[in-house]
Amino acid sequence: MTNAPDYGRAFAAWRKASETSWRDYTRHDFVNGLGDGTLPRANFIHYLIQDYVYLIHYSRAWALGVVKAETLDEMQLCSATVDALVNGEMQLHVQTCARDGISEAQLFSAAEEPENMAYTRYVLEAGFSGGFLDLMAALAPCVWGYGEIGAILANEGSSETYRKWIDTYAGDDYQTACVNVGKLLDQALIARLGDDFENSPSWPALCKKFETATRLEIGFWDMGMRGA
Ligand SMILES: Cc1ncc(C[n+]2csc(CCO)c2C)c(N)n1
Repeated sequence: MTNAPDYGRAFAAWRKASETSWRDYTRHDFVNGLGDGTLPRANFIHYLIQDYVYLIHYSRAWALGVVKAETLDEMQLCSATVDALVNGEMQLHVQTCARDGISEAQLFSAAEEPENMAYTRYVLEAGFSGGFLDLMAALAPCVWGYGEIGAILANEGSSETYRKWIDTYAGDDYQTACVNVGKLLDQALIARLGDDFENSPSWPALCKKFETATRLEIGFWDMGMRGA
């Protein structure tokens, strides 16, 4: 059993507040199938195509973070994340899918599955109708969950089949990004809710957004298991 990673106070508190959902997300059958190589390639490709569409809207939500930010540090993290997603992570999906004969045009025009749509539109809505913290609580399970999953699979994974995917998230660059998001969110919470932010009246609503986004991650894996 791998211990929880150390991504800061907000991560530890939100993770604990949604413990069962968090475990179902990070220990999902789809994740286990990546680790032991039993996930069928067709399911992986279906997931990657959907994930390309997911990343488009997820990037828009980080761009909304630039709008909702209240400090330059916050604007820098959000704008750097948009850049990393649009010019980095999405290209990785394009390359992997190209090896299976799927073009970028096909990716861009893929029909969006309901589970996918529900997740990103929920995150965007959390940002539109709320403040920076509401948006961040909905964005965070994606960032930290894949960090924890990468660490779990690097420790416990038994197959080389999906090694490149695992290494992306288990690697130092991505783990450092998770820590940096954690530091900024701790700062953002302290600045707005005070040092004792876990006891602020605003805290339960933030926990709820974090858990809802976590449940939507589970739905995304369920979609991946179901296949095209
Ligand atoms: C459904 C879904 N959830 C999470 C991720 C992981 N992810 C998306 S963007 C990004 C970088 C965050 O700053 C990471 C790790 C994914 N690809 N698809």
